Amino acid sequence: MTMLSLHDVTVERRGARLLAGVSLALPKTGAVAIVGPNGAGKSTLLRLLAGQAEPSSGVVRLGDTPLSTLPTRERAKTIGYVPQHFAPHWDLTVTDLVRLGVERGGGVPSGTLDAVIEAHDLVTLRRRKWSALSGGERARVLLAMVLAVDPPILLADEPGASLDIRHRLALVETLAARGGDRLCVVVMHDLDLAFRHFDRIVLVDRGRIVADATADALFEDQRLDAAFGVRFVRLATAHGRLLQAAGAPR
Ligand SMILES: Nc1ncnc2c1ncn2[C@@H]1O[C@H](COP(=O)(O)OP(=O)(O)OP(=O)(O)O)[C@@H](O)[C@H]1O
Repeated sequence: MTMLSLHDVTVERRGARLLAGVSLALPKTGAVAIVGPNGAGKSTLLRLLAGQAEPSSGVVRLGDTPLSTLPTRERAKTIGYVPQHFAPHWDLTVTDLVRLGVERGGGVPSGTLDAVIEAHDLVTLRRRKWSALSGGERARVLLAMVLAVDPPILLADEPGASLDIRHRLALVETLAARGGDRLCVVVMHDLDLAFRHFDRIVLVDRGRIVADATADALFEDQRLDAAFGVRFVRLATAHGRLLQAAGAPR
């Protein structure tokens, strides 16, 4: 059953076409990675799915309901969105920010505040203010704020970008596992992690979805090389498959 969908969506801003006639159907469960080069339109696509941006034409639906007609509170309960850039209005502590996440989400907290803080490895930071956190620590707090209410849909825009390797791996594993019983859509630049952990890969290039397939099917697909403008050497290792960018496409 389709949970969240885009129907022939175009986005234009200041005369530029950011997305051109994009359609996408996302089921109730699954882990989906959105990949593509810089400026391809990935964040724009995710913002549309989150109801944070309006299409110039076309429609975004949650089930059968156009997302634009859904009350904000209802949308916040259903869709957790982790943006690429975020700055709180006030310089709150980690505990207060996670509490804010629970209140904003309006849903049932996934545990006590303490449990959420512990689950996200934030115990030592709980009294620290936002301004005193590193980029990676902020990213972890942001995710905790959104996951504090355990939404059925999670949309995350490059949540692992500023994380060290241990936290990034843990995060990607957590997000991919969410796809087992929820919908989890993640914009990712780390192709190896995307192909290793996600069921489905959506490849965006110049405002269009140019491929949408299982990780297995897309791994060998030359459209990857074309979109990124490189020639990938495909390596099979004991821990999964790796893509090594080896130069210009042939
Ligand atoms: N408000 C806007 N007005 C004009 N152009 C915009 C606006 N917002 C984004 N763009 C442009 O739209 C294109 C798509 O942007 P988007 O942020 O969706 O790309 P992306 O694939 O997420 O890129 P990245 O990997 O660099 O984060 C970019 O060329 C960007 O400069």
